[in-house]
Amino acid sequence: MAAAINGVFPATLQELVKKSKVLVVGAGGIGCEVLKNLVLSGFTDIEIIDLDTIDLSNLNRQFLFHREHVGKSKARVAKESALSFNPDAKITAYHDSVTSTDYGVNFFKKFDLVLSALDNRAARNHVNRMCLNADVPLIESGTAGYNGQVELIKRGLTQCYECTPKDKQRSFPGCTIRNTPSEPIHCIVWAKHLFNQLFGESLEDEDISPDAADPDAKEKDGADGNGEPKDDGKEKGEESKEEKEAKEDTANGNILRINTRQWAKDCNYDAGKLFNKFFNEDITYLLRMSNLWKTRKAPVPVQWDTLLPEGSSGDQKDVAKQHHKVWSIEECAQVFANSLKELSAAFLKLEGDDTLAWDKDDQPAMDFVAACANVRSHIFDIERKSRFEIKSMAGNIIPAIATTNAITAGISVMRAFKVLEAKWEQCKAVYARLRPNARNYFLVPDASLPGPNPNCHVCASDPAITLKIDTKRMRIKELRDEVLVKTLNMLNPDVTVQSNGSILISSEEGETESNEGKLLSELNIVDGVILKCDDFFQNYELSIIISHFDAERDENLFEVVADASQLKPKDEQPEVVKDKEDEPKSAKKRSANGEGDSKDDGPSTSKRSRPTEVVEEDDDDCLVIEEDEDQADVVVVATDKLSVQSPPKSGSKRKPSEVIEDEDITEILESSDDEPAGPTKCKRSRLDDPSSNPVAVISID
Ligand SMILES: Nc1ncnc2c1ncn2[C@@H]1O[C@H](COP(=O)(O)OP(=O)(O)OP(=O)(O)O)[C@@H](O)[C@H]1O
Ligand SMILES: [Zn+2]
Repeated sequence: MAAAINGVFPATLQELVKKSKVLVVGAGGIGCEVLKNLVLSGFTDIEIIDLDTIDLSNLNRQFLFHREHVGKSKARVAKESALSFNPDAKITAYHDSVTSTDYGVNFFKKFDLVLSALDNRAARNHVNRMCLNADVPLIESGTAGYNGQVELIKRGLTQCYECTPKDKQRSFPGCTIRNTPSEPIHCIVWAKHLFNQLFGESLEDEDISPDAADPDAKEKDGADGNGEPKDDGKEKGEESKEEKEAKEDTANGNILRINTRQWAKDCNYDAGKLFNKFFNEDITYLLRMSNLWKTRKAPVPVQWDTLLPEGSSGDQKDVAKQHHKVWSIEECAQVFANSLKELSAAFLKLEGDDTLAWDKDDQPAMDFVAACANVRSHIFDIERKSRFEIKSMAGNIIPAIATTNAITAGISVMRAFKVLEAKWEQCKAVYARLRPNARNYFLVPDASLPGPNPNCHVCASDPAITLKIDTKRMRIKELRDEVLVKTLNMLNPDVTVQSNGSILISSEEGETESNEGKLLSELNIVDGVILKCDDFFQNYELSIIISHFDAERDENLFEVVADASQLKPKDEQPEVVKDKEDEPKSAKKRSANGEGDSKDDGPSTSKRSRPTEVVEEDDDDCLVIEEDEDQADVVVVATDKLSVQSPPKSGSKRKPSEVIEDEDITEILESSDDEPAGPTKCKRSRLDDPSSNPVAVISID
């Protein structure tokens, strides 16, 4: 099979492809496609890592998996299926988390290139840091519905994944939703899924019942690190027979879901019975998965009778109209009962297989989701929200689209070619979108290759952040768990106080245990103090400047100000710097293991084009911003403090020629500049002839 690519690529590229070693991180929707593309392009030395097992709901778009693979390791099955395209390829599969300490900087250094196809920010941040440390180019990709994006991250040359603060994430692993919510949005997503199970179009991915196959619920076993089956014949993290059975019960989920729907109907939509099932029995079941609660606060089931004892007034309909009030748990139960009544009546009137569609503007549907989300939040000790806030948060949960994944994975691998050829200028980020832009492009390359942000809290040479924190209410343990681990994605940090070198948090178990329960202020961590954090495994050092504030009662106790300059109005930020000569000499490069970087492809302080209107938030972390029809192309801007701005009226529009002058996707598809090559199967359209009004950059037939 590999021989079939002879002549397709120029000989030099083919040679580079053949001898390079690449790592694919994630074997899901994009990862499977990337792996297939790599193998079919002639890559023969590939490693792939994924922590998950195959779910029935993956099969509609992850084409390396089939029904008989459900419950098996994604990485291993992907490897086996991809080998059928080229049995001579050498593929190593790891069924493991890429954040495991088995995969340190030396592991990453083995590769010429890493392609990441992940679905969560924590893992992406980690891979970003490892690739920066190992100085291995990273091709980062993500999709959200019809939107996709691919970008190159290369130390000292481009922005890193963390150069721009990110907005809150919108997509969440299934087990977070079903088992371990920790934010209001997790409960809101769950509540929408519950609506669909009872009244809506029931989707396979939207199970709300406890997930018995949650990898976190399993005992950790030793890492074999090589993806080979363990002695017990069960690969690390792979499911036991019982787990598989439990999961199959769930996976054959239609039955379960239809039963739930049917059961609710058979109960005559009795509010008390339904409430107790979802908020008491299911939670009690979750509590039995004791591993989940070793490091998390356990949920506390609630009982209908204690909230709305029989005979209590159940018709305070006005509660639901209080959109800005955070309802009490009793009020939530009340709204639950009332909205259930209305929805079930509407549902029972439907004919045949018709279902209700959830709509945030439909009053009982929105009431139901707000009430259920808040009851679940209460159970998991998560902040409850007002109906108004929930409505704004309950925006679209974007479905994964196989075609977008395939296009995105295709671009990733085309970018891989350019990386191997060291044609960095041709590695600009690319955005896939549903509708063609003003120039009729579906695939839009970025105008420039933005250089590292010199204030980045990860890739700058002396990264620092300001931490606004209520030092009188925050404890050391929360500083470690909530700020350093959860928010800043460190794995096992050591923290010292800069002024006197005293150790506040140690990565050695037990060493600073006595500090954990203390408030920051008790240990003199007050306004102006600088903490030095060091995550040995990530080779990541960060200074944290403490800025005390008195948090209001329901306010978050901390806020990370990753890069204060990012928070300035966008118009004050520097323009795109295209000419390397203009790059600030002071811009810093991150060095792996403390070594300097002697390459001269220095950074710039560029930023991407200006947004006008936010159209959709990428559930894979990017924020796709749509330009005015006659403005510059799609850009991706992610910021903690997103302020959406109108584009400047004039002066900063890109000239059309800027978009198409150098490389773009079409060029990638085309044959080499100087070497003969065989035909490709891709359709091409020339972009350099504006009169031809190019249609799609790639036609998707
Ligand atoms: N820390 C990690 N280490 C290794 N693989 C990871 C890690 N985090 C996420 N992944 C994998 O990245 C892949 C992302 O793929 P994708 O977005 O298609 O997710 P999915 O779980 O297959 O689908 P969906 O989330 O839509 O149900 C998943 O297979 C997931 O297991
Ligand atoms: Zn950075």
